[in-house]
Amino acid sequence: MSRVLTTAVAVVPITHSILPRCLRLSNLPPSLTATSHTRTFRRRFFSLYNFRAVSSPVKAGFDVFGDGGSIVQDTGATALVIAGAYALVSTFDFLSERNLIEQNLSRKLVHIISGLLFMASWPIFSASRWARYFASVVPLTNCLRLVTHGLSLVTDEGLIKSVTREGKPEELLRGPLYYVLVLILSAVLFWRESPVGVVSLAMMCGGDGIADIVGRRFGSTKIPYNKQKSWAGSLSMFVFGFLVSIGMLYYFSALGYFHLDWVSTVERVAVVSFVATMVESLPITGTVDDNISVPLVSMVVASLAFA
Ligand SMILES: Nc1ccn([C@@H]2O[C@H](COP(=O)(O)OP(=O)(O)OP(=O)(O)O)[C@@H](O)[C@H]2O)c(=O)n1
Ligand SMILES: C/C(=C\CO)CCC[C@H](C)CCC[C@H](C)CCCC(C)C
Repeated sequence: MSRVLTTAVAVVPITHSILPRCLRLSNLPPSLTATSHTRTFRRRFFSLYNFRAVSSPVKAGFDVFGDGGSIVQDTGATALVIAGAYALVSTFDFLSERNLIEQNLSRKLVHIISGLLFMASWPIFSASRWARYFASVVPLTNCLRLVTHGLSLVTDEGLIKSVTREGKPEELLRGPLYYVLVLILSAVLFWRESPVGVVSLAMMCGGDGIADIVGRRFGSTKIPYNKQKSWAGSLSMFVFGFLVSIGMLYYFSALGYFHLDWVSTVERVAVVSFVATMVESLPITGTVDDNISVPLVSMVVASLAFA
């Protein structure tokens, strides 16, 4: 059984036992899990960047879990990505504070960029079965930040201005909070060994984010069943969500995390993108936030499509 599959199967029982059978990585077809050649590729990739494919506790930076991981690497990666998140939000705060970028565009660019960069950072974490939990500390930290600021326990005008629509603290407790909770769910449930989480986040971050930007600017022709949404917005969500999904799948595939048959993958991603776009176009935003409906529907459809 490949090392990835071994790790996945050994992943913390709480994750493995609550997953429905079709979602469990150990049930993914062999074509979707790393094989020996990809382990070699990954070892070469990480040796290129001086990330060691570890073999012993002393060299591993304290392989405390005994699974080839490195608590030093995972702790460092977590700190680095947390710093990156803070820098990203501060950058857009700087731009929106000085009216160099309008507030809603700032919010949507943070929506698009932060989740995709978070996902792109996953390979810098170790091979440990606990790495996904270290990575999840990043959105969890931001979750706590959003809650404390959303409840006005702490005030940070920069955060509020860069990620809210109208500058009200309580807005942080809706879209942005759901967003970071989905990042945690995807990292813990799917991590970098399954295309399901990758496609779901690509649709939430890339697809849903671009729909707002394009729809507000070019969405004059509204959708018959939802006058708040437009054909331009939905079409851009389908196309950009599809492209970002394929791009992120290629990224993880090239790093050896999974092996995809690209003809069927393009078809499957197109189906996920279409269904997610249809759901996003429905007049349900008042009931279910897009940051919940889009990723959850994508997870279900992608699990069926890739299973
Ligand atoms: N398919 C879509 C999606 C969005 N829009 C445009 O973008 C605006 C905001 O879209 P929405 O998805 O409602 O974004 P918000 O809910 O405001 O933002 P968030 O998802 O971050 O909460 C809509 O009023 C509309 O003008 C569009 O034209 N077509
Ligand atoms: C405005 C948002 C959603 C509303 O639709 C996005 C809110 C984003 C959070 C405030 C910050 C999230 C940061 C990520 C968890 C980590 C990004 C790390 C990367 C290296 C920048």
